[in-house]
Amino acid sequence: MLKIIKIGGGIIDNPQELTQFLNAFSKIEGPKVLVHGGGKGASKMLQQLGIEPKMVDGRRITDQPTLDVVTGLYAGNLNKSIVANLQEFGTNAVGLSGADGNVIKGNKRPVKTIDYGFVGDITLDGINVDFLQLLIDNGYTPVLCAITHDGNSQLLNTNADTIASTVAEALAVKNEVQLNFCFDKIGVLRDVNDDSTLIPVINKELYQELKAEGVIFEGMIPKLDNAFRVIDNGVKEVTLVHANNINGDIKTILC
Ligand SMILES: Nc1ncnc2c1ncn2[C@@H]1O[C@H](COP(=O)(O)OP(=O)(O)O)[C@@H](O)[C@H]1O
Ligand SMILES: CC(=O)N[C@@H](CCC(=O)OP(=O)(O)O)C(=O)O
Repeated sequence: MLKIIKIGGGIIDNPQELTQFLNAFSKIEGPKVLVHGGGKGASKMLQQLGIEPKMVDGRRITDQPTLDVVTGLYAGNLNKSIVANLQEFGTNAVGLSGADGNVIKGNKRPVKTIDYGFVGDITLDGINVDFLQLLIDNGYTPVLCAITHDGNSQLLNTNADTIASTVAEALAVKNEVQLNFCFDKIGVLRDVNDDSTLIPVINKELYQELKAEGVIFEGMIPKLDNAFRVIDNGVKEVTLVHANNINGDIKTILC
């Protein structure tokens, strides 16, 4: 089973939790791909630089100064620190933006009612499956960040949950794939502040109900939208789990 694991910005922003996660990740046997976000740290950094972060429907409005900052953070400091950490733990990781090896080509999101700026939308045909497969088959662990490119020198900021889902879907054509979203909660909760309300199994009908009730909100909506799409498209298993429990039983499984 090929595991695609996504780690979110809530954990990445906490160095201790990130190191603990990467240590556990490095112990996972078999082929694997890591996709990382970093949105929380990016918002903090933008604020420190006097640039007000703007999010609409879970996506960052990305003007040129914002693109410069997030590229430096996601494809630079974060990606390289994660790779160096994984090397320490014995995982031969290869850190990539979408431009490296043309691994993810996207398209700038068209302006409709909202101009998202340099935000990339991606589809299956933009994923360089052969290159990812080459790395995986030779024992390397790709570590993908949230920066893609359009093939015409333009870098684009792309939601990391979308990257994880689309890469999982693309690799599922030739592999048995499991997709794990690791974040700062133990799974999908009925009360976001109460771990005893974990929903162990969720289907589309329940998701729609909980979304309408406001039980599922903010970043969880695009995460689950992506997750339900891939389960319809060949990915064998999708789970949401706390980053400090990637090998444990406490989680939400999608069906
Ligand atoms: N029903 C829910 N159960 C768990 N988390 C939820 C729920 N609804 C909304 N959330 C929020 O979604 C967040 C995770 O999504 P997101 O912010 O995109 O995380 P990350 O970038 O770390 O992957 C949680 O930290 C939580 O605040
Ligand atoms: C276009 C867009 O929204 N890009 C995201 C990419 C990072 C991300 O997805 O980080 P998390 O997984 O930590 O949320 C952003 O800049 O916030």
